[in-house]
Amino acid sequence: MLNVLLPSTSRYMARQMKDPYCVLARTHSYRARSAFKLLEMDDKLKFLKPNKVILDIGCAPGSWSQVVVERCKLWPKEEGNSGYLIGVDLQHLLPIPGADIMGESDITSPEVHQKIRNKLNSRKVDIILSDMAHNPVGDTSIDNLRLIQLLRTVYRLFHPLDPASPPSIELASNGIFMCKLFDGQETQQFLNELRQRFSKIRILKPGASRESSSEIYIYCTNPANQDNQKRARNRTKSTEQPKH
Ligand SMILES: C[S@@+](CC[C@H](N)C(=O)[O-])C[C@H]1O[C@@H](n2cnc3c(N)ncnc32)[C@H](O)[C@@H]1O
Repeated sequence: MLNVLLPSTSRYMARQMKDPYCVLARTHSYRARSAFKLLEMDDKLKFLKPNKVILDIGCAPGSWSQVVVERCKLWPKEEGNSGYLIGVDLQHLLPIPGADIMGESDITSPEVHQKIRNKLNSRKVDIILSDMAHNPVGDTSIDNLRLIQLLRTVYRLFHPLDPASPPSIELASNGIFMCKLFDGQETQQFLNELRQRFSKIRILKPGASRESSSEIYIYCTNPANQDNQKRARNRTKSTEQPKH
C-alpha cells in the first residue's frame, strides 16, 4: 500500500534501512547519519577535546553537536571543563543537553552575529565547524558557487574584508575552521582564499560521505598571524572586488 501511495517515501525508507550509517545512527541515538562523518574526521585528526569553545554552523538536526558534546565532555560537564558549544541553524531544532542551540538563526545575519558575540562574552572560538548547506540543486557548478558564497560570509566573521574593522568572532591563535563544500570549478579559488588565512589545509572525504555526493570537507589550521592577516585581507580585497 505504502509503495502504491508513496513510492518515493518508501524507496527513501528502504534506502535508509539498507544504509549502514543510518542503522548505526539509530543505534547510537544520533539525529543524523552525518554524525559518522565528524566522528571519522575527529578519529583521524583528534581536534575535539574538553575546554574548547566551538561554533557549529548549520547544526540541524543536531548530530554534529551531539558528537561535539560527547567528545568534548560537555554533558554531563566535567568539573573544570571550560568548554562551550554554540549551534546555529536556520531551522528550529530540539534542545541538545550540553549545547547552546540557536535555532531559526541565519548565520549571515548581523543580529545573529551580535547574539553569538553576547553568548561568547569576549571568549575566542577554538573550532568553527560548518556542515552548513543549502538544498543542492544537483548542478555541480551552481551548488559549488552557492556554498562558497555562504562560506565566504562565514570566514569573513573571523577575517573581515576590511582590515581596519574588528572581527565579529575572534578565532583563537591556534583555531580551526572546518567546512563542508560541494566540490566544483570554483573550489581551487576558494582554497586559495583559505590559504591566505590558514597555513595548513587538508581535504577530507569521510567514508560516511556518499560517493555520489560532491561534498568534501576542508580542514584549516594555523591561522595567519595578525600582520599576515592584514596583508592577506588587502590582497584578497583587491582580487575579490569587481574590476571596472
Ligand atoms: C547537512 S545539514 C547539517 C547537518 C548537521 N551537521 C547534523 O549533523 O545534524 C545543513 C544545515 O545547514 C543549514 N543552513 C543552511 N544555510 C544556513 C544559514 N544561512 N544559516 C544557518 N544554517 C544554515 C540548513 O538549515 C541545514 O540544517
